[in-house]
Amino acid sequence: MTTDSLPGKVAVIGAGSWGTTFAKIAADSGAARKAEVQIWARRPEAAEEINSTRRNTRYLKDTVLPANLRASADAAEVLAGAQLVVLAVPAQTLRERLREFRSLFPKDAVILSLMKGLEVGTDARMSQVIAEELEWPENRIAVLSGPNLAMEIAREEPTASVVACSDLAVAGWIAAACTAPYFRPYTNTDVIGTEIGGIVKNVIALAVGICEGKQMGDNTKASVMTRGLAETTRLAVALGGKTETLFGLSGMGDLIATCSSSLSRNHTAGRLLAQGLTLDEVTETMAQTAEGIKSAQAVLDRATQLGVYMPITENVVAVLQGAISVDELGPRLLARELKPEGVHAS
Ligand SMILES: NC(=O)C1=CN([C@@H]2O[C@H](COP(=O)(O)OP(=O)(O)OC[C@H]3O[C@@H](n4cnc5c(N)ncnc54)[C@H](O)[C@@H]3O)[C@@H](O)[C@H]2O)C=CC1
Ligand SMILES: O=C(CO)COP(=O)(O)O
Repeated sequence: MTTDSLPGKVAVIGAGSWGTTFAKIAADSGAARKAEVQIWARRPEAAEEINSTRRNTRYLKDTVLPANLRASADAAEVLAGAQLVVLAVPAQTLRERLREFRSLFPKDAVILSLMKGLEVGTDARMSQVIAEELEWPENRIAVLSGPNLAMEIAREEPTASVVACSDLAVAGWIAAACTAPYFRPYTNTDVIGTEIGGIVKNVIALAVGICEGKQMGDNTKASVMTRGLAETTRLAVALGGKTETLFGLSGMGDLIATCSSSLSRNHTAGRLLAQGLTLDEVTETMAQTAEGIKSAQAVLDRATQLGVYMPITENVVAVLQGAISVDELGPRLLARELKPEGVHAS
């Protein structure tokens, strides 16, 4: 696989904020070589709006989409002939979508996951769900992750990201197919570390959002983020990921962006919980995917199986389950026994 033959057709499954924004990146990137990008929208009205107005107003109010980006609610049409298939649906819905579309995937396509969730019940990463459901070879499944708030990228604010694949040449091929003047993808081969960084930062962003909602200051938030990165790294390494990945764009980079931004849905969910909304009210108010809410329990289950200590995650889960109040989160974390700082100290 070389960058001499980049994909002539890219299919994007999921027309939410990130699916649509990534489709714009791929279309901008491929415009000069006349590449076509097609996006699958669950709602036919959304596809119709994209095709007739070049906008997806529900998710990206002010963005005009490129002319070489088309949409359809017909997955067969979107997937036909695609060399790169990009998946951007909520993590807990991925398996059912793959089962539905399985026979439509072009057999030699490369699959790229944009999703940052862990499947409830199996604790599987999205790349594992794809490999299982489609019986796809590992070296043709990649993930993209990093400090990538969709809204900022849709406005073409300069951003970096990481494409991870066990085959570095495949990661490089994808990176070349989605590089744009405002988007710079790096590559690595650590799929596990890259995915875990993106998954767990959502849980840490819930905790930071709670701190923010309780009017706590920057010291508190920086302390949660830093120790959050430590527990994320412990889990990633226990699963086979690399420490250095967690100190890169898909670990520290994404953690900083998500925990600092009011654009983040996970951060927003934490703030709303701190303001006294119930979990159901938070979900209803936001009407967008905050993966940390569902993934937190799966992260904790996986950590428990592996004997990895994740105190922030454990307490966020307790808040989400209603076992403790948002006011108890801080005191419970601070009352623990004192210990050396190291990332791998449990
Ligand atoms: N929005 C962002 O800034 C970023 C999001 N991500 C990740 O991308 C993934 C997708 O998130 P977003 O696009 O932001 O979510 P979103 O909430 O903006 O959109 C989700 C999309 O999935 C569709 N959908 C909902 N239920 C579905 C189902 N059962 N089957 C198929 N489609 C369904 C919705 O209609 C919508 O088009 C998540 O894992 C998220 O963590 C990653 C990086 C940035
Ligand atoms: O993953 C993201 C930024 O990199 C988006 O975060 P939220 O899902 O919290 O909005």
